[in-house]
Amino acid sequence: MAPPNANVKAAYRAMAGLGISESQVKPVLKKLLKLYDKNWALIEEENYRALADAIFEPDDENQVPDQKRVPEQKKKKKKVNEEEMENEEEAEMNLESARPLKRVRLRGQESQSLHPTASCSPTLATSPSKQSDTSGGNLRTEVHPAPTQDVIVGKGKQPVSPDLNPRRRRLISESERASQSVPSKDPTAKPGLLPHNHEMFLPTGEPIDELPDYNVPIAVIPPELSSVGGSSMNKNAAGKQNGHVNMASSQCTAGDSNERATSSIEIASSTKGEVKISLSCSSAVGGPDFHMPSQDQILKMMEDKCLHSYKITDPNFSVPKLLKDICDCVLEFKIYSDGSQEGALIRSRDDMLKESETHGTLSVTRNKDLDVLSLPPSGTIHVESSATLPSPRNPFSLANHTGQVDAVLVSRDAIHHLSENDDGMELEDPTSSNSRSLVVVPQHELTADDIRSIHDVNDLTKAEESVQISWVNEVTKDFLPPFHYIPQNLVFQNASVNILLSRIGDEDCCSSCVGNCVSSPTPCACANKNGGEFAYNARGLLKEGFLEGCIAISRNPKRYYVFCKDCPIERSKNDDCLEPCKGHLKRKFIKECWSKCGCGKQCGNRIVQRGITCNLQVFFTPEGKGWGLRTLEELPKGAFVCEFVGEILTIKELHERNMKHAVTGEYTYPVLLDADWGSRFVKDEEALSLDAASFGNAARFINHRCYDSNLVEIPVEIEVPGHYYYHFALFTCRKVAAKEELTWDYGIDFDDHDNPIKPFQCKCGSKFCRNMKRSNRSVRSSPSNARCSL
Ligand SMILES: C[S@@+](CC[C@H](N)C(=O)[O-])C[C@H]1O[C@@H](n2cnc3c(N)ncnc32)[C@H](O)[C@@H]1O
Repeated sequence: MAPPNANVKAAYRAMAGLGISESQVKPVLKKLLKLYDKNWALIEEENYRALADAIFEPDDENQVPDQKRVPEQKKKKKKVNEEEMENEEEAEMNLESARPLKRVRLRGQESQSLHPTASCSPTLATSPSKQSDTSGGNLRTEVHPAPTQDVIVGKGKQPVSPDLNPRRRRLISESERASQSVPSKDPTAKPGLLPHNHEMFLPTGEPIDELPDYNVPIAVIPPELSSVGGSSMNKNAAGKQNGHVNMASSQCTAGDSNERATSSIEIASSTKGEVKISLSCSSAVGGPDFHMPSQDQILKMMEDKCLHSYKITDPNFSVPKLLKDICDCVLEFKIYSDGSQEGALIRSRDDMLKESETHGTLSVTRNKDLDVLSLPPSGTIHVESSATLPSPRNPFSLANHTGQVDAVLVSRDAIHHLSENDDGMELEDPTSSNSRSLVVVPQHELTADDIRSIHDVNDLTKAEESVQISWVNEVTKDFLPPFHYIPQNLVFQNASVNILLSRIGDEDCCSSCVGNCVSSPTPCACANKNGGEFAYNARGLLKEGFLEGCIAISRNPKRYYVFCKDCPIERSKNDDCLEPCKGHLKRKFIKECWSKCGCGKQCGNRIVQRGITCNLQVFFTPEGKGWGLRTLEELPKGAFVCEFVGEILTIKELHERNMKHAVTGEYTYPVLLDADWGSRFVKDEEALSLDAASFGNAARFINHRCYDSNLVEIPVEIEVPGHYYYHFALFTCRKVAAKEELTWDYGIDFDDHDNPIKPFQCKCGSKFCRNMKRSNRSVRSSPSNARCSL
């Protein structure tokens, strides 16, 4: 008889690890070889799972998985003399198989593929693992993060090639396993080793081929056994090693001390967002008659337990969902816990320099696979150049071994705003005269909030608008300052903006309209609120007369001022002596149709509510005004460009912010929603402003131009009647050429010395500039509370 070959020996070794003797293995192995046409790959797969399954299955019919799928004909063909067979099998076992690979369908995979599309949704496979008493079966439940190609649903045969799904499995070697070990409170555990049933049984010497993040040993936090009821679980056990792998380990004890059955839970995750949950039950649970339950049985039982014993009432509850939630929690913990984010914000200085040489611009570009701007579940943020990733040999490259870079370069200004903690490593770049303006910020120094406020060069809106808005700096190497892009106003705190259908009266909506109100011959209720006709023409542009009226108000403010008896601005100052109102510009409103109207969404009287539709770009102005907004296409006169969006603050809240900023020197971007003040008493909670400093849209970049700006602001009533809250919309005053900067007259009074926010030195370039002429002018008698109090 030929000595066993290497495959057979390896199979014996693997089974010996499970406490199974060669004599037990041999007959089963023979049968498997026959069944699988001597395809060793199938036998060795999943750490000899098929073999182990077959040994533990007492029923001969079920002894080998997939047996039922072997064609009967094939079985008959193989009916040969028993004796002959023995010898043949013996020989077969010692031959190397070079047959094409066939994929074993694993038990428990036939019936379900759990959440096949969710990125961290678990798939669950059960297999028996080693028992000290081999008659029993030890449940091991492994949760794999969405390796959908790996789960065979339907046809049983598939080629198995590591190339097809390189991240299919995580394989660890013996030495790695040892290095993962921690002292255990399990009395049966050997010092320095995981309790036996914690081990992932994986063949020695198999390549560690898939997950670079697992290359560092997995840290296991020894569980603390603080009992809660019949079970205990160490909830906060989470750690990291080399920052790449977090592992929490929990140990549950069930039953009384005599029958102490330790079960363990291990949760491992990588910075790539892969979470592996391993559950093990000790041998004490299973008696000699213990049979491995099916996956469905386990899930069903657990669900019943949760629904009945734990009183979970969520109708959508399921165990797979629970497991997925665990994965999500792990990732959330990794993302938000301090110091656990060792992933990277990626940006190569060299890339930026290359780009700036080639295009004269600097940019941070979204990795299309992993969105920079919304935190990917992995907790690793990728900010990549549109060029290829930097070469690791490059002295300025920040790339790590995975080809990713572990820091982001941002302007020093940005860092100041991000964290007020400017201890990023500064890069010396001999080719740049501007190197001092850039710093490298390791990802862990930025909060999730900071990261969200870093902007994609192609679309700073984070796809919140129906158009993309790019940004570019052809002047300096500064990045866009950090802020949160919001497409619509958001209430900060105290502002009372009640969007209630019940508040919209019949006179405030055209409920009997159908289709497009603008093309209707008779004016509807909304048109009546607009003075009898719509502000828009059939092309969606402002009608000439209406627009000219609005421009006139902006350009000749003195004629349109109204004064409140009890001005909210003066009230907010909390001075002993209330000063008189300095006046507010009474503006013409546009009334748009809205949800309570009968017309359709395509009604021509719904323009501002549709959001930005023109092609805009944020750019760095060469005149020293900082960033500005320009159009990339020609815009006709009377076109809606964008709304000024920000946090809705009460005037009191704004005043508090202004006072704070006056001390810190930070600037804010507030506008007052005072277009209807003066005609009525305005309550504190209804005296509103918009601040776009931290939360805003593209309009926060529109610079001021005295008098002859190309945009005009117009208040628009949409969902809130009453004019205390409205949309601050900007329309073109004239035709605007492509690439022309968009500007509006902030109405700022450069002589207002009472305002805590000092006015900037105007560089608008207009021949009507109010700031330039200051020395030649007598002090203006116009109101000092500018519409945009910058
Ligand atoms: C609404 S922001 C406009 C965007 C701003 N340039 C930026 O870089 O973020 C208003 C600020 O821009 C600057 N600014 C706007 N118009 C300006 C002008 N005509 N001259 C100089 N600075 C101007 C001022 O610093 C002002 O406080």
